[in-house]
Amino acid sequence: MAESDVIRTRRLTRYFGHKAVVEELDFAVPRGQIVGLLGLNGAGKTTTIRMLLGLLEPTRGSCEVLGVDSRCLTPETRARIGHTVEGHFLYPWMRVRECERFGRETHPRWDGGFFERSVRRFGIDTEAKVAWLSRGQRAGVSLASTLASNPELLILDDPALGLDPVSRRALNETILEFCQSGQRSVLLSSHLLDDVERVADRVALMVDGTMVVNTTIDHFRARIAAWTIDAPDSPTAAGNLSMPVPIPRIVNCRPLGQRWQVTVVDPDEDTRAALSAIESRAMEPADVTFEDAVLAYLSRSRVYHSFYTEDAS
Ligand SMILES: Nc1ncnc2c1ncn2[C@@H]1O[C@H](COP(=O)(O)OP(=O)(O)OP(=O)(O)O)[C@@H](O)[C@H]1O
Repeated sequence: MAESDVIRTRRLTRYFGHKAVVEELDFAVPRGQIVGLLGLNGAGKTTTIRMLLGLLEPTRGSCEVLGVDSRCLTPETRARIGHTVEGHFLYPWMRVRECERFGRETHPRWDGGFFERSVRRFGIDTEAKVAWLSRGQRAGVSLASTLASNPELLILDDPALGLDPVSRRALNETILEFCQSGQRSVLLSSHLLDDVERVADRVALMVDGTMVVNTTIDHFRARIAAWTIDAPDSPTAAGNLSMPVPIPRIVNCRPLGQRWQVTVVDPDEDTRAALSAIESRAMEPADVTFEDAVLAYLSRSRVYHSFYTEDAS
């Protein structure tokens, strides 16, 4: 584990029955970085997070958090990790301001100012009782409590679930304020690609229990290219565009109206030669957004694994 890594997994594997849900996962979260963990439902994100937090035993391999094996996290190390995996327990009879006082009394490094700014962003009345709050507002108080306890590492599993757009913005702003010093790190599992693009430094993309991308957001975006192709095959026909030769480095080929869109990673001369061998009346470069790039991977027909660069900066 590099000294600068706050999370490091080594060949981390978890089976449920005969099924490998997380397989040979080698990945790291560098200190001071926000890493967006993306993947389809069932990709293995929560299972990975539960192993990191020592809530689930790996079948094989290992993981370390803040330099300690997750199977033997001490209360002292746990106090340095904030997480929302199983929700933050809130007493329903407390008023929000009493939650703040309770946090101050039970957490030695409590930051009351941070708590108050965060709940204000979520538009929560500090005189309200927890029992009166909506689910989204409770999530806001829970997040404010987790972050105000001043952890070095924050692990958030789908924190935006059920939040309205204004609360989602509050969530993003709260995470960014939390990371302002550059010393804190976040692993943020989410399905909201816009939000991840907005707040994260890096993207880690899981497909079927393996990590297929682990790099910076800018690097990820820069290396994906796409073309639309006006080809003889009708895009409405079932199946893929028939290709005279395999296209090296392709991640996705899908119909787009009356055309096809082909997405590749790190296109080279061989890629271009293969594309030009398609009997096409017109082939044009297409803009690729972060969302396009992620979706190309998640709905891919083939995966080119070159993004898996542990030490890419
Ligand atoms: N306790 C369990 N017993 C059996 N199978 C499980 C268990 N926990 C998770 N799984 C299976 O492991 C797979 C991965 O689940 P996991 O919750 O890690 O996915 P995820 O990427 O977090 O998905 P989502 O985005 O829907 O939250 C799923 O197929 C799930 O059904």
